[in-house]
Amino acid sequence: MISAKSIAARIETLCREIQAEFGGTEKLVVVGLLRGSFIFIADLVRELDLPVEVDFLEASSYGNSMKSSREVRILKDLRSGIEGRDVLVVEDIVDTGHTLHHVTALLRSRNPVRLKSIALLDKPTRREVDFRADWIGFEIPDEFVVGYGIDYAQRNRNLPYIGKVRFVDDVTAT
Ligand SMILES: O=P(O)(O)OC[C@H]1O[C@H](OP(=O)(O)OP(=O)(O)O)[C@H](O)[C@@H]1O
Ligand code: HPA
Repeated sequence: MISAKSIAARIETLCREIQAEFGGTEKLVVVGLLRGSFIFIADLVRELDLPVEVDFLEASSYGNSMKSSREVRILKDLRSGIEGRDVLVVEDIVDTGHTLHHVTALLRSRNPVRLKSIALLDKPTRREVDFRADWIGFEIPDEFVVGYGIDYAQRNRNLPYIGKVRFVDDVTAT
């Protein structure tokens, strides 16, 4: 669905926009939501010409299913406090919106100065709660996707591109 080359080009553009927003900040805390964002955050921070601190928070709501449980579980919290800091939350995909809605509300309650979010992919037609990331890489249709960090039942995270799942039983992606 989206090639590795298109992703890299889009990340360059997004980073210029993020730099314009956060230029001058002393040290931006870039928070990756595990596990799906691990490849996106790695490419993003290497392209960002800003002083950054990298931290991770693990949230899960899908388990091994294709359906959101709508219950976001925090499996691992941040190491550092974010009070008084500028924070960028990095997510792989916004689907129903439950995960980022829940996580950004939690982080906002810790009183950061600025809290922004970026998602590589957005499926706006699937939204169940009102949430929009500040930056989005690509809007995609209602297809279950894998690759570039995103899994189905813990498979296919290591594909260098975004593919859609063709068969549920035989998890292959195009
Ligand atoms: O907008 P939503 O409907 O909440 O869906 C988006 C979330 O679902 C996936 O996480 P998952 O729970 O599968 O965990 P993972 O990141 O470890 O794969 C994905 O990585 C997002 O975090
Ligand atoms: O399309 C998807 N693929 C994998 N995980 C997901 N979590 C929400 N949407 C998706």
